[in-house]
Amino acid sequence: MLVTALPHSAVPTPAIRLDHASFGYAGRPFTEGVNLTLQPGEVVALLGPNGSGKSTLVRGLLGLNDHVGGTVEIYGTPLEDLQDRSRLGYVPQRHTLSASVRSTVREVVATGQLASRPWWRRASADDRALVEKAADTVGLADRLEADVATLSGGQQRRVLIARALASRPDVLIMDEPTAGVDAANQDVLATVLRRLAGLGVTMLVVTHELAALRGIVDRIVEMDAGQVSFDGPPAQYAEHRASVSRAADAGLAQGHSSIRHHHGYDEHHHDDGPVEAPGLLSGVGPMDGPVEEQEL
Ligand SMILES: Nc1ncnc2c1ncn2[C@@H]1O[C@H](COP(=O)(O)OP(=O)(O)OP(=O)(O)O)[C@@H](O)[C@H]1O
Repeated sequence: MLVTALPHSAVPTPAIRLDHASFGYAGRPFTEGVNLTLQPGEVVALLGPNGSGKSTLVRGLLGLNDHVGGTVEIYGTPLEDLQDRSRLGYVPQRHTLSASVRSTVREVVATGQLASRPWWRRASADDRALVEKAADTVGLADRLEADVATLSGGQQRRVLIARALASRPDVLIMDEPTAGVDAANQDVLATVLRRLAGLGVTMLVVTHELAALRGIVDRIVEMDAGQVSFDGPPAQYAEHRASVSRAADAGLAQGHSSIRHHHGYDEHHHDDGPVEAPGLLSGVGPMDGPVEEQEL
């Protein structure tokens, strides 16, 4: 029987594909040999101890530090050939908007479109509608004319997510979107991320607060000392952490405390968040607190 090959278009082009990719600073790699593929619509959490290279990786994807080696493709286009960087929406780490910036939510969200619009072109009706839609998606439709300085930290994070959405990105990259906000506002942010996931938005989310994203992420990628140390479904991550802990305990019992130190698990903390523990995926976390839906 003649077996008809699937048409080429039936194989989805990955949203992000890294093949032995290295990123670093001043031409020297810090994250090395990273293999990572995000399919369209996937939500991937990027975890790892402080200094393990998470920000170096995502900022490298955005062209904000050096791509030192290997292949990096965004929807099949090599990073270096990417004409339109606004295809990657970015919500930077620990950013709240300065009180000295006297701008409305509408104005800040609209700045997300500047990179993809020629400087001489004014915002079209479509552009303006997209700003309103982005604000609505993050639950701030009724705050469009509010001064951003009057908003809470969690609301300001949502303004920055809306700003990233306003350029119709193919992929949303977020660096610790829930860090430094209280549990109730983490829940509101998680609701926003869940909504985006439901809309099919591809997301790469750097986080120390996996519990806040429970049920949202499809896959977990863990970095350790500049390399990927785990890549798999959330259900397998707890077992991975448990085995790392067992190895560390065995090392300690033999007087090799360096094993635990090497894995960095005991330093796997963050100023703003809870320590991640092996049982975390099923354990008590910020998601167990009340959800302030009314803030949306
Ligand atoms: N601009 C820079 N120039 C040189 N080295 C840098 C620069 N930014 C970060 N690094 C170094 O890169 C390494 C990885 O840092 P990175 O910020 O990627 O870690 P991280 O996993 O995101 O940590 P955290 O969870 O604390 O944000 C660190 O040793 C850091 O000092």
